[in-house]
Formats: sequence, structure tokens, C-alpha cells
Amino acid sequence: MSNRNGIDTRRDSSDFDTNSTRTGSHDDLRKNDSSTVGIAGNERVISTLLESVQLNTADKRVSESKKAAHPKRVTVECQVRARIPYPGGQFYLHLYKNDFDNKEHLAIVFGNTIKSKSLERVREGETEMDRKVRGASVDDGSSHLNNENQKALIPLVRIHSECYTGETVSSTRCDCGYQLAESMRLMSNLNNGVVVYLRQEGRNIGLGEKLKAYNLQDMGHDTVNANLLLNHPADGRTYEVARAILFDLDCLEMNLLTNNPDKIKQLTEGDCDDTKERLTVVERIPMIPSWWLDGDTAHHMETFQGLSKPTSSRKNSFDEPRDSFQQIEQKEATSLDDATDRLRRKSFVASYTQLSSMGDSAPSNPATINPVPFMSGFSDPLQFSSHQRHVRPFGPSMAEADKYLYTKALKMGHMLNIEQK
Ligand SMILES: Nc1nc2c(ncn2[C@@H]2O[C@H](COP(=O)(O)OP(=O)(O)OP(=O)(O)O)[C@@H](O)[C@H]2O)c(=O)[nH]1
Repeated sequence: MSNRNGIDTRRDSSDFDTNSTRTGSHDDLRKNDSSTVGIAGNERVISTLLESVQLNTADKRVSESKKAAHPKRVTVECQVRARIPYPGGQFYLHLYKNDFDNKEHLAIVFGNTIKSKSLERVREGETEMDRKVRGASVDDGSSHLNNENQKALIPLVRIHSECYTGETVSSTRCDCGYQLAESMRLMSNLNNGVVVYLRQEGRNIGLGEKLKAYNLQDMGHDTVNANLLLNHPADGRTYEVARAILFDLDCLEMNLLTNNPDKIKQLTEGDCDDTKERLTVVERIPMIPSWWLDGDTAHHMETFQGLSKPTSSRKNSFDEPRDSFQQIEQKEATSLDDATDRLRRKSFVASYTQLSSMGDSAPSNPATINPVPFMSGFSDPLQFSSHQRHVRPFGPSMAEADKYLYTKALKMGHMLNIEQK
């Protein structure tokens, strides 16, 4: 199968190699869906399926090394850039087209120094107004390329895969909403960073298949087995589009926010274009779930303060003087639109403090705790902006996300210290 640009978009068949046990998995599932044989009730079928899962996990490991050995080179073009104000400040949203798939991948850029080469390129026949409308600068487009400041700091980067459930409707089955909000908060604080937002819903199996996987998880399977039972790889994502976007944004060196070693491997493996330039991850910044840290004010920012060991001649953005937690709180609070929102925020923080101090006896639904004295009408954190809600999820409500995180650590090799929990 080729995409409209003639590029082969088929999954590498070796990635999804079938064997005799595997080919049966869909059928077995269908059998198990029937009213006579439930998945939980048939041990023989379960053990066959699990055997198949183990075999395929082994296949997957082999195929992943093959996948990484031949990274594709992809061309991207930024179509438009626009400023987006949000409760934590503002960023520049970049929308990309590419010749690998027909999805609109995005870059969420913080600070003024990171610019897209393809957006700035002068297009034939365009007027000044055309450039303004697509968000390009109105000089000849080359000034930013000589800007020494642009090269001064190593940006904080996150490669983030779309998760409608976690980000838009605040699912606590996974940590995706938190990861996106926390990355944005850190980048906003540094005023320097990029979230490459890839449309890879459900680790690239799509929302419909992910929802089926959720139903399998409700029958007792973990996130890896659920994917395999649906005949998908545990993780089918590749990162050549991300690599091309970072190259376009001139972010060749970066501090990368991730726990996923496969991302680092794939990102840094292939070259970007005929210049043969490659991306370098100067430092991996772990994504530690905030609810695993001690105390309600324990903060991601503090956890990697002082960790920075720049290996390049460029300055590391973490070496710059940085706001304390209280200053960040104040900055975020004052960026809210009006006094009412500030009151809501105080109320939210107070609720959170109250909940944390209750330890194990905390109710799983934070809305059931006593209204905080500050302004009881706004004590329900769900009334707060989704962004803020994701930055500080309530520990007791994240039990299912914790299960998901354990599986990522134990079965997918993600670098998460589950003893920290
Ligand atoms: N198939 C599947 N996808 C899921 C599930 N839960 C979350 N996702 C998707 O997983 C993607 C995020 O990947 P993760 O494995 O959580 O994390 P990661 O991006 O690999 O690693 P980090 O960089 O450390 O965050 C998003 O596209 C989510 O929609 C699930 O149970 N099944």
C-alpha cells in the first residue's frame, strides 16, 4: 500500500510476523466473546493465548531491532504557526504535513527562539499578507537562522503520542494527560521547549482498537497483552516524523522528557537529510508521576534540579536560574484571566493539600472532601481547567494509571522506578 506520495506505508511484515499460535488470536477472542465461553472462564484458552502472547513478545523484540536498523528519512513542511494562550502562558502551535503518512502532526513550541525552517522558507508568489496569515516572519525569512540566541540553549523536548482519552476526557487509565500538561508546564517555565505531538492514538492502533484493548483490560489483561490479543504489536510506533520535525525546528540537540528507551534509540538512529546530521539526546529527563512523589508540593522541577551534566559546548537550559516552586505557582496563578480564576486556583490547591494530608484515608473522589473554607463554591477541582487538573492529579484517583505504569516498567522496559511509588 502506498500513500498519496508514493511512499510505502505498509507495516513491515516482519514486525507482525505470524506464527501458528498467533494467527489464532483473533478467532480465539471471538470464541471467547461468545456467551458460552467467557475469557475469564476458560483456562485452557487463556493459557494458549498467553503462550501466543509470550511468543509474539519475543517476535516483537526481534522485529523492533529490525525496524530501528532501517529508519526512514521523511520530509516535513510546516504549513502554519499560530500563538495559543493557555492557563500556563502561551505557546506557538505548528501544524505539519509530511510525506510519510497523511496525518497532521503538530509541534507545540515554547519561546521565541525556536523557528521552523520550512515555515520561514519564502514561497513563490506569496505576499506579505500570505506570510503573516500562515505565521511566517515578514522579513526575507532568513534572519532567525543567523540568530545566535537561537543556538544558545538546549531545548527541552517531549515526543508525545496523542491520547484522546487521557488528554481530552481526563481518563485516569493512563498517565498521558499528566505527561502532556507537565511537559508544557516545564517548557513554559523555561520558556524554551518543544512538544512534538504525534497523531499516534493508542500507540498507533487508533482510538477504536484502543477502546477494545480497554475492554480486554477490564477482563483482566494488561495493556501489552490486550494489544497482542487484538493482533497489534505492543507498541507499533516509529519516530521518523518526529525526527524530521525536530530537524526542521533546528533542535538537533535536546534534553528529552521520556521514560521510553525505544524513543531515544529511534530518534537518534537515523540521519535527517543529505547533510547526514543526526539528533542528540544530551540528557534524558525522567517523567516521574507527580503523585508518586512525597508531599503535595513535591515537584518534577525539583527532582531534576542539579542533574544537568551538559556534554556539549552549548549552554543547557537547566543551568539557567529557575523559578522556585512558589514562584511558578504565582506565575501560573497570575497568568489566569481574572480574580475568580485565581480564587478557584487557591481553592484547588487547598483541596489538594487537604486530600494529601489525609493519606490512605483520603476518599477516592476528591469532590467528597469537605469544601475548603476559601470559597466553597469552587472547591471541586473538576471545575478547574483541564490543564491544571492534569498537572497535579489526585494520587488516589490514579490507581488504574499506576497499573498501566507498572506494566510499562515491567513488560515494555520503560525506565520507571516503581519502588518510588
Ligand atoms: N494500545 C494502547 N494504547 C494506550 C493505552 N493507554 C495509553 N495508550 C496510548 O499510549 C500512548 C502513550 O504511550 P506510552 O506508552 O504511555 O508512553 P510513551 O510515550 O511510550 O513513553 P514516555 O515518553 O515515557 O511517556 C498514547 O498514544 C496513548 O493513547 C492502552 O492501554 N493501550
